[in-house]
Amino acid sequence: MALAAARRLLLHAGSRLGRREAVDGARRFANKRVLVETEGPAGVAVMKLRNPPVNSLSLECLTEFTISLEKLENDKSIRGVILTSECPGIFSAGLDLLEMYGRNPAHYAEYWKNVQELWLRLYTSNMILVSAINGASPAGGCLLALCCDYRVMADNPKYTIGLNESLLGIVAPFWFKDMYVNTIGHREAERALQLGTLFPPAEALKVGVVDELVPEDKVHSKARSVMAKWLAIPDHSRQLTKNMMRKATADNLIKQREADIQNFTSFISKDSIQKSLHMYLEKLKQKKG
Ligand SMILES: CCCCCC/C=C/CC(=O)SCCNC(=O)CCNC(=O)[C@H](O)C(C)(C)COP(=O)(O)OP(=O)(O)OC[C@H]1O[C@@H](n2cnc3c(N)ncnc32)[C@H](O)[C@@H]1OP(=O)(O)O
Repeated sequence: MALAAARRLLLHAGSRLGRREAVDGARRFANKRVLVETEGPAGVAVMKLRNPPVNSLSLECLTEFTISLEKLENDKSIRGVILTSECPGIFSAGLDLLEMYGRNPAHYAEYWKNVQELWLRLYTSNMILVSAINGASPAGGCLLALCCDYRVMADNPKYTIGLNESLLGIVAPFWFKDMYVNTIGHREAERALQLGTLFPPAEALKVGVVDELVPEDKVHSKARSVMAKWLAIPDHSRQLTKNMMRKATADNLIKQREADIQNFTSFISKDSIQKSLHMYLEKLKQKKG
């Protein structure tokens, strides 16, 4: 209930801000954790995650992200979105572990519903989505990138990308897996999911997790030039083709959303899984020394 009210408020506040800043030509609207800048005639929006320190996808961040996407989908002048991060060195650390640890089942269910919602909206978007991956991108961060039509990644060996859930003692849900298989093929996905592989850029390119590597300072300009190429295709044929390619995967979740929520809630509530998450969080803390 509270979240629905927050959503209405955000939509309203966002549109007021959007109108005010349109006066300058380039329009922008911002929530606390997501900044969207649109650049007039080209019909392209740049969406920047800014939930420091690591752009973890907290419930608030997911909600703001979903609302921003919804607004862009409803704006018929926008044909493409470049998804990137404002946090230095991090694209997104993925789902917020603190939303999945030490909470109650109702919270887990609410959180997962919102994860599903963002995924469905991103994966089935009619807009052209290009990710400019300018930092580390584990698990849910990789998921965001995989939803895009094209992935440009900074060629910095410090950055890794992949679905590493098994390293946390958790299991990637079937729809994460389906999208991985669609992107890198069954054999590679099978191996990478079991090992929880976080690919450095060169390997990510080789296996097909990303489409292109560029020097860090060129990620944004490359994403723009890729976008220009995709914009040259008529929307209706591109959209129908995208829908044809993705519908079965999306429908697979749509037809069992409620069961998936229940499955997540009971899995994540288990003592053994909570213990694994606790240990992983401790490891992250200790890393700092
Ligand atoms: C059917 C059941 C299905 C269950 C499926 C559930 C699916 C889950 C998918 C996920 O996305 S799980 C999340 C996986 N994410 C990770 O494993 C990333 C963990 N983080 C890192 O590896 C590193 O933080 C980083 C992203 C590489 C950045 O490293 P850096 O050295 O720059 O920062 P840190 O010092 O490590 O972190 C700063 C601060 O942020 C906290 N933090 C990091 N990641 C998360 C996260 N995902 N959620 C919440 N908090 C996170 C970290 O603990 C530090 O906190 P502190 O309080 O400052 O110590």
